[in-house]
Amino acid sequence: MQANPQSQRVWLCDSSLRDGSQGKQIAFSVADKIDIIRALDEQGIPFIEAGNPSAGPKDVQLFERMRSIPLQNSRLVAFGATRRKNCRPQDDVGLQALLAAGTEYVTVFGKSWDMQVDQVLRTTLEENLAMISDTVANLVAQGRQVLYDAEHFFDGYRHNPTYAMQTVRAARQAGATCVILCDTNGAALPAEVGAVTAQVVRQLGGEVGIHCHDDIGCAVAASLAAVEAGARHVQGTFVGYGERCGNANLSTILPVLQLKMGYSCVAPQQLPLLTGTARHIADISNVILRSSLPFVGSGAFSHKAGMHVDAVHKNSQTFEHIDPGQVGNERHILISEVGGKAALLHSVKKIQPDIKKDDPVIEQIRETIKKKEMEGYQYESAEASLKLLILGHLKRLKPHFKLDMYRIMGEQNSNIFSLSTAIVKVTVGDGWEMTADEGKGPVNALDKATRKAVTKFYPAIQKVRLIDYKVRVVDQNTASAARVRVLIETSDGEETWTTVGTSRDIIKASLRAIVDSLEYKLSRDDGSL
Ligand SMILES: CC(=O)SCCNC(=O)CCNC(=O)[C@H](O)C(C)(C)COP(=O)(O)OP(=O)(O)OC[C@H]1O[C@@H](n2cnc3c(N)ncnc32)[C@H](O)[C@@H]1OP(=O)(O)O
Ligand SMILES: CC(=O)C(=O)O
Repeated sequence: MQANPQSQRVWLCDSSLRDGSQGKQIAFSVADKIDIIRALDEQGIPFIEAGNPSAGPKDVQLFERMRSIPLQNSRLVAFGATRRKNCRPQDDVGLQALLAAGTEYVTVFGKSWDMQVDQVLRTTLEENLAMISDTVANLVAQGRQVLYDAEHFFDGYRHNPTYAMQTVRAARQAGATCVILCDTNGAALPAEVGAVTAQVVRQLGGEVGIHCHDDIGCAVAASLAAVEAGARHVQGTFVGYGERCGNANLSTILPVLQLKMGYSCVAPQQLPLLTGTARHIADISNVILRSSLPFVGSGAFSHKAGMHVDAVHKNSQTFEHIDPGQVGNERHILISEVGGKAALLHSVKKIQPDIKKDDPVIEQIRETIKKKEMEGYQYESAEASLKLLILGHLKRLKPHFKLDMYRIMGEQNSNIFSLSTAIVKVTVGDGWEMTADEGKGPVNALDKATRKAVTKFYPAIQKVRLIDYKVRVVDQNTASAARVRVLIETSDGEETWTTVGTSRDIIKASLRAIVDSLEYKLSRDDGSL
């Protein structure tokens, strides 16, 4: 693993499956881990710290399974600690488990901070140095490339720089391929990380890396400062999960290094995979990706304020630092009360491409949106409802059905799994259909009964499924009489769309969103949208 001075390669190491899984609410199955390894391999991440074989059978099984799964771009790294105190490496169960993982690369972490040696390991400073060198030497002797994680390096260096340097020298002299300086407590300032890294690069020589945590929100900045100071190996997790406040976010670091600082991390054709990889990893982790996440969040290239939207249409560089396509993301124009005609025009043109900005209907639609937003509607995330509203103003909406009546009955007991029943009457032209269905709660029952009734007239609705349901109180001051906004996400297996409904009655708000979701599907199918 040598840095190529011509292309200035920075080697990324993703630890989503090791340090990431130390994050709150993150738990991966072996299958999840394999799925994430495949995504990172496709993304071109050279090192994947996949697990800690001494932590339990799951990671042992993972490394076993991975022996028969070839990777194109990545190398798996097994992770573990230096040998225990007063123990020979060959007798240390953790080290034996690390070797048994069978990976060419291993990471071992050791203590750099004298206080930790004294109070956590409860041994002498000399024994800690021996633990580091024995461990690294033993692994090197067994043919492993060792990435040495110098735990708490920056805290250690602040308190006792001489000893901190002795620990990393011990690892280097024992044959470590790369010495990684860890800001384990995540509280070192970027300037300090840069200055200390520069000292280490100068005094230690060879490959130096960086591993930062985000406890003061500076993990990305500190990692970049370390690279500027000469580090050429950067550890982090792809969407920032990790112990406490998380690890340095590689989906930010990668494009900054490559697009802003001129380093090479992945092949140019792999960069546009970035957004898809981040979203895929978030999905598998069952965590919602923060929409404001740089580069990959759904809001990273979203424009809401009317003046910004107008300017972006004139020249995208006015409010976008890169073309979103470079990282596989896309621009979103959000329609809201702070939007102007330019923002709206963008949405109306999707339905009527020849419409002009000065067409009076644009102003009428804008007025309706403002009025609806006063009632609690919000169209930013409910594009399907917005399209129906626009279609109505363009006099092109042909309602496919009318919901005449509904009734809900709930079982009056305390069993939380009790069923609700909904009865719904729908008319289409001269025909009508009355249907009942049961569900886990009134909204579920209503959704099922409405879809069942509409399916009688439009069989395509059978494929439609509600996939997400969110309720937000709009005016909290009126307590249980508050107005609520319901957002529902629907899919027909090919497309996913979101609709909105509001009311003081949660059932009515839900029903409005459900009716819009079916109407949207039918309008798409008949070519109106
Ligand atoms: C900064 C980091 O993220 S480092 C990675 C931390 N990750 C984890 O801890 C997750 C995986 N860990 C585990 O599954 C368990 O801790 C195991 C299986 C490894 C060890 O379990 P146990 O034997 O029960 O030990 P336990 O977790 O209670 O205590 C940790 C031990 O590791 C020792 N230790 C801590 N750091 C190091 C180190 N760098 N090198 C060697 N030993 C260390 C501690 O001194 C303590 O030993 P002691 O009990 O003799 O005082
Ligand atoms: C090794 C590691 O994860 C840390 O020091 O933060």
